[in-house]
Amino acid sequence: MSAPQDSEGLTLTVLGAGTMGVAIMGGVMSSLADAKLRSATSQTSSSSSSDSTPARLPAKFIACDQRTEAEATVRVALSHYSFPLRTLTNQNLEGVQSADIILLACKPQGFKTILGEPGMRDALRSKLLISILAGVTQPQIEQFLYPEGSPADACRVVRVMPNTASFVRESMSVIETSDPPLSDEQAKLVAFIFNAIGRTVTLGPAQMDASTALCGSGPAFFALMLEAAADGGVAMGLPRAEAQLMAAQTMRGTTGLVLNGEHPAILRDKVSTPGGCTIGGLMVLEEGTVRGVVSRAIREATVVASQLGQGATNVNGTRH
Ligand SMILES: NC(=O)C1=CN([C@@H]2O[C@H](COP(=O)(O)OP(=O)(O)OC[C@H]3O[C@@H](n4cnc5c(N)ncnc54)[C@H](OP(=O)(O)O)[C@@H]3O)[C@@H](O)[C@H]2O)C=CC1
Ligand SMILES: O=C(O)[C@@H]1CCC=N1
Repeated sequence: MSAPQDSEGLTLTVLGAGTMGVAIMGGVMSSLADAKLRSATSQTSSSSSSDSTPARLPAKFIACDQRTEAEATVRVALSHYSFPLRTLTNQNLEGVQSADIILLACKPQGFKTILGEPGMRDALRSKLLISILAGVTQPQIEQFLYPEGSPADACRVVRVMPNTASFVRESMSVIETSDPPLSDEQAKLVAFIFNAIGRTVTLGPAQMDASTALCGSGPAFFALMLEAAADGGVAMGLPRAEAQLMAAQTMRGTTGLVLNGEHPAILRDKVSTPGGCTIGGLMVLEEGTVRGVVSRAIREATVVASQLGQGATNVNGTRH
């Protein structure tokens, strides 16, 4: 990558400092702060770096947005971290010029406005541009930036689909395979950033819309189910705050078991004591076709995701 700002660390610029821009910066800062603390308290400070660690890590951050209010929001959200942070309003070009890595985090339909700013193509030269935009493909971005074909010093565009749990370093991020592959250092950086804020898998371009629905939208779907479960508890007399905590921790425990290798169907059977209350509740869920409805929501979101960034309007209009 060209244009490193200094030898100490890389500058990560976020274009669009909204929900996801802040969540990812917060997660990366939290992870870097932890690593710093571990290395300060460890006797063998170099033991944490490995072959998969990039030569240089993000160390400085720039948050760019078009709304003045975003500057305060970003500063408040990231106030407990001591990393150098600049906030810029309507100065995307300056943000990109000062960057080593750029995270594109505006709304899907906004990428042409930002990447079409005068001087942007120059500022991006040989840099790494990570796009988290739903429905916007890597070739779409490249063809917009380089309609006549990518020059030798083109930026490398990589698409990743993370989720809002980035902020608490529990994202599930899908990294799209790149063809041709990223350079070793670029691949390490992408993996480092998204492993720092949760788990990652790598999938091909054809899987990105379904990944958007399952991982990107997933927290909203699971939050709705969590809320409904808590409501049921409240209806039966549990205090609201405790019911919400109980639902959240129970969901977390379930995911812990599944991530530990338990198959969801086996887990379900294990909880269902014959003649007990669980099977009674499960039968109500089946009568309500919850399985069909939940999987349909993922299918619907996949179809909608595929239309974002394609210039379609009313993507959530009713379908038959
Ligand atoms: N929210 C989520 O959980 C997830 C979102 N995504 C993707 O991430 C991207 C961001 O989503 P999200 O964070 O929810 O969106 P937000 O609207 O919260 O954040 C986007 C920010 O970019 C700003 N912006 C718009 N145009 C410009 C511009 N020209 N220059 C600088 N800033 C600009 C927006 O301002 P304004 O409000 O004025 O438009 C807004 O503050 C989307 O493409 C989405 O598909 C991916 C995974 C999960
Ligand atoms: O709702 C959306 O379009 C974005 C993409 C995934 C999550 N939020």
